[in-house]
Amino acid sequence: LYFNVMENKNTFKFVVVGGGIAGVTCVEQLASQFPSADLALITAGPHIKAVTNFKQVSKTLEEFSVEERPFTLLEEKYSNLTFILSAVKALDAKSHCLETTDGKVYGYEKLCICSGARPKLFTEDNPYVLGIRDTDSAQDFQKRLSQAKRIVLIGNGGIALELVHEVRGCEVIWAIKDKAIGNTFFDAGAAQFLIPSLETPKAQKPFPCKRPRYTVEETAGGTHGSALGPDWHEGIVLQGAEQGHRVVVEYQCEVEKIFTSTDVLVSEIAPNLETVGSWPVYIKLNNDKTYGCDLIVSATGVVPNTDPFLHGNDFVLANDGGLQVDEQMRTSELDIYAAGDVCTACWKHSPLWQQMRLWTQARQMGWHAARCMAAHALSESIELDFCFELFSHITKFFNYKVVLLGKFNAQGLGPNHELLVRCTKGQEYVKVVLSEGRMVGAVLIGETDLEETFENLILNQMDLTPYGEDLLNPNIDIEDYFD
Ligand SMILES: Cc1cc2nc3c(=O)[nH]c(=O)nc-3n(C[C@H](O)[C@H](O)[C@H](O)COP(=O)(O)OP(=O)(O)OC[C@H]3O[C@@H](n4cnc5c(N)ncnc54)[C@H](O)[C@@H]3O)c2cc1C
Ligand SMILES: NC(=O)C1=CN([C@@H]2O[C@H](COP(=O)(O)OP(=O)(O)OC[C@H]3O[C@@H](n4cnc5c(N)ncnc54)[C@H](OP(=O)(O)O)[C@@H]3O)[C@@H](O)[C@H]2O)C=CC1
Repeated sequence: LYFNVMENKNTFKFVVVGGGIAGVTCVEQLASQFPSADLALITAGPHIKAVTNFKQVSKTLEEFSVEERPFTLLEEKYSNLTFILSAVKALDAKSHCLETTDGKVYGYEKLCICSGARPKLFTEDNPYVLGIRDTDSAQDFQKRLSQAKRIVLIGNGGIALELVHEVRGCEVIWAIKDKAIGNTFFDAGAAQFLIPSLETPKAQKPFPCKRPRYTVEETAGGTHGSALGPDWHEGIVLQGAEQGHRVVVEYQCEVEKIFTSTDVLVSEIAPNLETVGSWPVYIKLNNDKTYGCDLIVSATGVVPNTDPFLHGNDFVLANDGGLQVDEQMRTSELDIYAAGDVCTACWKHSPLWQQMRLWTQARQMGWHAARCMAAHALSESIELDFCFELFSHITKFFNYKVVLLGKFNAQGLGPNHELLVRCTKGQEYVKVVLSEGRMVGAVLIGETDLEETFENLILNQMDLTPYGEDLLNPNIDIEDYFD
């Protein structure tokens, strides 16, 4: 019914939904390309994410800082941009209209959905289980951690890797499904290299590494904040109720049941548990171990925020729940694009690229989506950007610089590959993935200075068979070798 009140709606040439990296990059690109067109950014929180100090480190590797800023800065910068502080609650793709939670209706000629994702908790509606996504949830975690003596961490990806390293003054029971830590980023060899760091206090790490900065100007409000990112924990003290740092890793297990000390079944579920009654919550793993703890962190991935857009429309969703997009960032609905964590890249990928829901990819997709929207508005066509040729990611785990290139974990290669590894304990771990003599991926941990050379070798697909294991010989200056 609301969408019939067409005459009362504001119509914009371009509307972007979401004030995270993808949405802000997209709307800024559109605003500068069409300085006299009417544009709107609709977002649920008063703060937006701005990319600053952007640096192209090599052909595909990029570094930048991210600042959380009030939206007014964007409005001041672009006079053609209207900022709408509200959440979208419905979309009618046929009539090209959106409705926000404050009951207003906006029309668009072209729309880009950049509504991000939210934590995919392994169990819903349990007050002791929390996920970390935005400034609010990080602060909630910090507050509850300050009273905690023991937490249980579920999940083996980026957030879990960061938390086991950052949390102090609280025992961490880290329960993972896999044989080795960090399965989304590393193989077992790299995990072995990093394991000693689990017990090393942060301050004693030998190689402090530089990393993109993330700053928060002031507390963000709203219930759907943007995702945190690089160094989100720098400004937050992740300190438990006690001193010291202890991590216990429970390998190859999953959660079987969660119960509180008042549950009548406690003694049946965990008959040998000595501490029944002294913890607010208990977690039973399928390796027959039960731990009492103060809270449980579910760092078990994300689920794209698509709900408000689906009802009554014909979006095709990918298996991971993301809006399917083609190489022009178009969804299956006419004039609707999507970018960042909310979308799933469903074009035929370059053999050396894969999607991961990361800050860098959110920026690249937001930028590419804007260029596609602009080109289509002018009836032009555009090619897939070069950044989608090769997967590349710079980050930091356990205070080591980590660079991931191409098929860094031999993803999708089957048995048809070979690995070369060089490892110096406490200093560096270098792994190269070769397929038919060509380099197709690499993991570089530590200050290896190999990223640019390896990126070139991956991009030019040179036959490296003649070099054999010399490729990682520390006595050969590989940079000069391939210069
Ligand atoms: C703790 C943590 C650490 C991370 N660390 C890293 C890292 O080190 N490196 C890295 O590359 N990536 C990291 N990531 C991932 C990275 O932050 C995300 O991939 C990226 O920020 C996604 O950007 P986005 O713009 O797609 O979504 P988001 O940043 O989630 O932004 C979504 C926006 O949409 C708005 N929104 C949502 N629903 C609606 C609605 N219905 N109506 C209106 N607006 C809406 C939200 O308010 C928000 O502004 C981390 C993520 C987390 C949670
Ligand atoms: N430095 C960086 O680059 C960082 C990046 N991020 C990004 O932020 C986002 C959120 O991070 P995060 O939540 O860690 O997500 P990730 O996708 O990185 O990792 C999720 C982990 O949880 C596991 N998992 C999924 N479901 C269950 C379950 N039911 N029980 C037990 N384990 C489960 C997954 O295993 P499996 O893979 O087998 O399903 C995987 O190990 C990701 O996109 C991540 O890439 C976050 C922090 C740092």
